[in-house]
Amino acid sequence: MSGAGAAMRRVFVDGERAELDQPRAAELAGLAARVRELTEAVVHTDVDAAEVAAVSEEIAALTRRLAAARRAAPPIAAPVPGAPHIGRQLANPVTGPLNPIAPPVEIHTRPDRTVFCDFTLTSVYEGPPGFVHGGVSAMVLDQLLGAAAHAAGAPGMTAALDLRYRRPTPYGVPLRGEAEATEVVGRRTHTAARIIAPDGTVTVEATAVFVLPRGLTPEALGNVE
Ligand SMILES: CCCCCCCC(=O)SCCNC(=O)CCNC(=O)[C@H](O)C(C)(C)COP(=O)(O)OP(=O)(O)OC[C@H]1O[C@@H](n2cnc3c(N)ncnc32)[C@H](O)[C@@H]1OP(=O)(O)O
Repeated sequence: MSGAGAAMRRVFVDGERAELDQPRAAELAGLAARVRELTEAVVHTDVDAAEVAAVSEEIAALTRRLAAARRAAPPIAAPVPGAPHIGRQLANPVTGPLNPIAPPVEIHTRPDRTVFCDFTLTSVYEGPPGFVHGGVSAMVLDQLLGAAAHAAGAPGMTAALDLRYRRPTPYGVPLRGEAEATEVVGRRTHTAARIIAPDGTVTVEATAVFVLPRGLTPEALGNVE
């Protein structure tokens, strides 16, 4: 089995990672939300130098308090029967409520196995002035495309990701992401996705190929009927 396949098995099947119950996950999600606010404040602050130095000291002290009990690796959520393990990664950088760098994006699956998300990116994700960084759009789309592969019953790791940036993606407004699997061939799943601005303009289109790591079954990734 590949390194990635073995690692997924250790985490999702063998229970190597700490599992958080819902109340604990909610506590830590609240902490991450405060840190997102802090990140926004840091990016936009115009307080004077003495205040910057004082706040830096306080933040360093807070970091030391949190690091006083440190896990070796990010924890995951307890398994939910019938749900994909991918959703258990509470520190995922796109969807993870525990990860302050995640917007976070919440992905939903429709009965027809297509997926979508409604999300707003703040100016923290700015690339070209006034618009979202292309790498951030790629990150969101990669996750959404991966969720589409899962939803189709044919999950895997991103083997190829192709992006077409049609129009700049605005931040600070509600965006819609949509994705679906288009073809499943053996361990390979072909997928397509797009980001849509509030006026209906498709700003980014993406296609991706997901490959199930050798030696893993879709069931081992915990998803599908
Ligand atoms: C399950 C939760 C994952 C969701 C996470 C969100 C998305 C991610 O961030 S994943 C992280 C980024 N991706 C990676 O790190 C992947 C790194 N790559 C790898 O580990 C391997 O190349 C891996 C697992 C994708 C494929 O390895 P391996 O199983 O040895 O491939 P291999 O046997 O050569 O090929 C299998 C099939 O895939 C196809 N394939 C492999 N790579 C590609 C590619 N880049 N493009 C198109 N097809 C490909 C092959 O042609 C072959 O097809 P067929 O069976 O029809 O001949």
